[in-house]
Amino acid sequence: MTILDVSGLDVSLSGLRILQGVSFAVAPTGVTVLLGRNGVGKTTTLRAIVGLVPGTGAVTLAGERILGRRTHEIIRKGIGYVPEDRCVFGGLTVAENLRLAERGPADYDLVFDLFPELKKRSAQRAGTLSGGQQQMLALGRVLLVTNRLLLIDEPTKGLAPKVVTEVADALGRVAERVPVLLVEQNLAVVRRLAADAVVLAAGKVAWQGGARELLADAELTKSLLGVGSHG
Ligand SMILES: Nc1ncnc2c1ncn2[C@@H]1O[C@H](COP(=O)(O)OP(=O)(O)OP(=O)(O)O)[C@@H](O)[C@H]1O
Repeated sequence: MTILDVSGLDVSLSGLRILQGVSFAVAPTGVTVLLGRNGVGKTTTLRAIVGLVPGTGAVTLAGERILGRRTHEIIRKGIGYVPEDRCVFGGLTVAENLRLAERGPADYDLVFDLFPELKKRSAQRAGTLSGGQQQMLALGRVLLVTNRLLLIDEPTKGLAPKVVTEVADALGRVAERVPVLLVEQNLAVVRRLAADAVVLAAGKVAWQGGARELLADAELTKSLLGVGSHG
């Protein structure tokens, strides 16, 4: 059983074929990681799933076709998207950022239980939060409402090592509740969180299987990602 199926996904941008028949599935629990060198199309894959860039092929959420629908419709079907730049409203407070994310009943207890810092900093302007705190806010926003799947793009990018650990802890707890398709370059975080891995290369799926299996094979990891799995 899967929660998301991507089949033969093609995306062209500015006349370039960025995704070339990408096919993979996301398990209904835990973390599936989407890996690949810079520029292979990881972000584009997430953006196509939520309809922010046009694509052809098929994408289904719990069996229902979503490709070709408008972004707000796709989001309402239960996909929470946390883009790479986090997109918090810097001029608004933490509480206001959360309120904007409300869509039906909002589970503030869950969000403040996972991220007590957000409660403490409710009145603080989001633009003055640290990078890690902004990431917690971006995660808090998608957890406020019931989602069937989260798409999270490079949540640890640019964060200090200690904060990377905090965000990874938070993601681990998040993934106990809702399946996650995660783009993540930090292999220590991948090793810790991901059960399944999908590796893109030049707009195609180059490898898929167990994340542990991939990371245990230093040569394979190096050939696919250009980095050592222990580095
Ligand atoms: N709007 C666009 N117009 C033209 N090319 C684009 C556009 N958006 C992305 N691209 C190109 O598509 C390719 C894939 O980009 P994408 O951001 O999906 O890669 P990525 O795997 O997420 O990379 P990174 O790990 O560096 O974030 C890149 O070559 C990028 O330059």
